[in-house]
Amino acid sequence: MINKLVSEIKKKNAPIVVGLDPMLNYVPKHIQEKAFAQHGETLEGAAEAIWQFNKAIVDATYDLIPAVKPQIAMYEQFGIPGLVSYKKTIDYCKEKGLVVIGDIKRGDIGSTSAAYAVGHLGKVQVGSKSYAGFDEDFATVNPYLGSDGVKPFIDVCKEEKKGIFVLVKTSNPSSGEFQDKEVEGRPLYELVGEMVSKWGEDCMGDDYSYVGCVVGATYPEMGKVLRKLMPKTYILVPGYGAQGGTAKDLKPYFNEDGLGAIVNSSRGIIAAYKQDAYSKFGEENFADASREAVINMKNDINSIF
Ligand SMILES: O=c1ccn([C@@H]2O[C@H](COP(=O)(O)O)[C@@H](O)[C@H]2O)c(=O)[nH]1
Repeated sequence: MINKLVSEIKKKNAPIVVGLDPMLNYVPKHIQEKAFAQHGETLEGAAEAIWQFNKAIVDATYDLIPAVKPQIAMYEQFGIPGLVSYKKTIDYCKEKGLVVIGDIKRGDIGSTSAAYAVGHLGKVQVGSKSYAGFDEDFATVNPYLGSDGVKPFIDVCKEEKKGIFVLVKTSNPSSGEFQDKEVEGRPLYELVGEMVSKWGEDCMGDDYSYVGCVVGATYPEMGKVLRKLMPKTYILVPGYGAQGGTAKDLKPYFNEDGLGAIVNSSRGIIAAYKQDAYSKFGEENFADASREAVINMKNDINSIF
């Protein structure tokens, strides 16, 4: 799957990923009203509304982008109906040829991680049959429990030819509370980066490992250090746009070949119609606003090369 991700990035000339993080208040009134007319103001109604919202955005942007990153929390808040919309979104994006990065941030003791890995990336055995549960192409993994919490994901990736992005340095303001602490004279995120690089050594695609990492766009100096430390590791870069990360900060996240990183924007794309810059589209044409926001993001990121 890392080879598909890289080849789609090259084909579309777009090292970007659209984050499908649908809050109900981003969903235009006309979509909410239709969903509530069918299902009432219920969890089912909300889940239908976010699914229709996602579908319209995917239809308007899929030809421009290599990948999407649905954030599972946004679906889980609507309980089981929300998770059904998460799954519908994954399946639809795959039908459209997109690589799907499930932002699930899982990681636990080994046996529990194994179940997460099977549920999201692998297949679960039921008697003589096996079933893919959510079936994302990549998942994000929290490495805080150490190797035995991460290895089950890698094992499933090997079997299924999928991939993971392991949190190394996150984009949020307080990420330094733990991640920047010095351990043996070096910041913890560097040690985690080295581990990720090591885990990825025997997980190589053509040019990059399918064990990738997450480094926030909001910490460019650290991105530069980590890029050098882990040259074969693909970096998923959240924090562009709504969190303040800018294109000019992002060059050091890429290798000389212009590859090695993929930049996420969620609110900046899916809620573009709410921004002044895209107000000409109006709420009815929210998906066209998202398309223009994708084009602008792509040009912005490509301007650094
Ligand atoms: O370090 C991290 C890891 C993950 N995220 C996730 O990415 C998106 C960002 O959304 P924006 O609207 O573009 O800010 C969201 O799903 C986060 O959970 C992150 O921001 N930082």
